[in-house]
Formats: sequence, structure tokens, C-alpha cells
Amino acid sequence: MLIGFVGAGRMAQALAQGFIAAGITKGEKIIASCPPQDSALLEYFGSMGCKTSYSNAEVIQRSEVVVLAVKPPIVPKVLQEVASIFTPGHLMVSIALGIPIRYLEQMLPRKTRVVRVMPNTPALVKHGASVFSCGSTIKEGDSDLVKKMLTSVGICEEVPETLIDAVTGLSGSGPAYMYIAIDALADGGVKMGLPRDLAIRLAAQTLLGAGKMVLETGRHPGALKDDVCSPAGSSIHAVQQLERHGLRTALIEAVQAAALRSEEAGLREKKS
Ligand SMILES: NC(=O)C1=CN([C@@H]2O[C@H](COP(=O)(O)OP(=O)(O)OC[C@H]3O[C@@H](n4cnc5c(N)ncnc54)[C@H](O)[C@@H]3O)[C@@H](O)[C@H]2O)C=CC1
Ligand SMILES: O=C(O)[C@@H]1CCC=N1
Repeated sequence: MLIGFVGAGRMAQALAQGFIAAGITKGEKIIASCPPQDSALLEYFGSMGCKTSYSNAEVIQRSEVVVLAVKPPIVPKVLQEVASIFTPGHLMVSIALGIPIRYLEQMLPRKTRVVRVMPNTPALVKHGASVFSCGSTIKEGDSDLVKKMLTSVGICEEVPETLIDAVTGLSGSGPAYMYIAIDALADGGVKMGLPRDLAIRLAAQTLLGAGKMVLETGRHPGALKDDVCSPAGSSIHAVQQLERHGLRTALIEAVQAAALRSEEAGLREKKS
């Protein structure tokens, strides 16, 4: 399978590296493009054995699956530039923030197959969380293909497109919230006397372990929290501090803010 990335930034790199690590494709079957001023990004693709180009058109001509991996304000410009090159043989996979399938289908030739995906950067280490929604002209096998690709780099579920903004707020942007949590937990450890590198390792493994417990035991996170909090123990004292400082509300509002931003990005591009 020949995979092209239009846009060679952080999310494209994470997916490409994840796909290669997972064995879903080889470096030489990937091609990525971006403008010459960002050529350093293409060097990263080159170091993975991928082909690179400054021409988006070349990427599309040489690919079966085209991943649209540019920021939302760039999407209309890129589609105007390359729409005519798309054929029914291409599968367009857009990861662009907020951009609805309807908009992509309107901008592309009538029979272009479109899938919208919301991945996240831990795809790079095969622990991504992705969802996808299919457009109106996909053919048999497209949904399975996208699912296979994304499952190779983490978990992946098909959802109605109406849920993608909310998913963006949770798992698309979520790694950022969790890096802040790891950094802050490590600060706490350092404050209490731990060396920084040990504190970061312990904090990261604690998040990973907690996540695996939820996924692998299938138990509710509240019940797992109760298991950690012994009567009059240390954990319940810490939990009280988290509640006092509004951790739950902060996380709920973070997800909401990112979801609304995703929705807004889509509305803006539709108007342009
Ligand atoms: N970074 C993340 O965690 C995630 C990003 N996304 C979405 O993926 C898309 C890309 O995001 P990032 O990789 O983070 O951004 P980025 O800023 O790292 O990369 C954007 C890329 O687009 C390229 N570009 C700019 N103008 C171009 C043009 N005319 N033609 C071709 N390429 C052009 C840039 O050179 C760069 O390679 C965005 O829409 C973003 O919302 C989705 C999920 C997660
Ligand atoms: O901030 C962004 O635009 C992207 C979308 C999801 C995560 N990062």
C-alpha cells in the first residue's frame, strides 16, 4: 500500500513512524510533502527511508491512500491546488482539525472516497487512540483498511461524524493534558525529594499503568480509584486536595474547550 502524507508535521510523522514500526507498510512506500520552508520536516521522513517532495501533486499521484495532514486554514488552499488530481482510485484520509467530510467531498471530484480520522500522537509508539467516520462514496473494504491501519498503531473505532469534535477534545488533544499531569506529578515528587528523572519515569509509568488497568480489567475508574484509597491512608488525603482544586472540572472544561474549538475550526473553513 502506497501512503502519501500531504503535510509532514508532528501528526504525519507520528503516524508514518507508527505504521513502519507496526509493519503495516515500509518506509519506501511512504511519500510526504510540505513547502520548501519546512524542509527540515522532510528530512525526518527521509531518515525513515520515505520519499519526500515539495509537490503535493506528486504525493497524490504516487499514493493510494492520501493522508491530509495540514492545519485547517491550509486545507482549502491545498484542496484547490490538487483536487483535480484525485481519482476514484484514491482514498483520502483527512486528519485535519474540524474539517467536515461534507466540505472535503464538495471540494474533491465527485467520486473521491473520503474518510475523516481523529488520531493522536502516541500512534508513534503504537499506543494511539483514533476514531474515524466514512464519507458517502467509500467502497467496500475502505473502512476495514482504515481500521487496520489505525489499529496497528493503537486502538481505533468507527464513530458517527457528529462525535469527532468531542473525540478531538478528549483523545486528540488529550495527550497534551496528560503530559502536563506527568510534569506536575514529577514536580510534586521533586518537591518531596525525588531526583527529576526518577520522578518523571514514575509519573509516566503511573499514568500508563492506570490506563492499562481501566482498559484491561474493564472496571470503572471510580472503583479502581477506591482500591487505591485505603481508609485514613495517604491517597484519600491527596484525592481531597484534587477535588478542592477542581481537577475534575478542569479536565471536563479542557475537553469541552478543545471540542468547541474543533467545531469552530470546521465552521470557519466551510465559510472560506
Ligand atoms: N498534533 C496532533 O496531536 C494532532 C494533529 N491533528 C491535526 O493534524 C493536522 C496537522 O497537525 P500537526 O501535524 O500537528 O501540524 P504541524 O504544524 O506539525 O504540521 C503541518 C504540516 O503542514 C505543512 N504545510 C503547510 N502548508 C502546506 C501546504 N500548502 N502544502 C502541504 N503541506 C503544508 C507544514 O509544512 C507541516 O509539515 C492538523 O489539522 C491538526 O489539527 C490531529 C490529531 C492530533
Ligand atoms: O491542536 C490541534 O489542532 C490538534 C488537533 C488534536 C490535537 N492537536
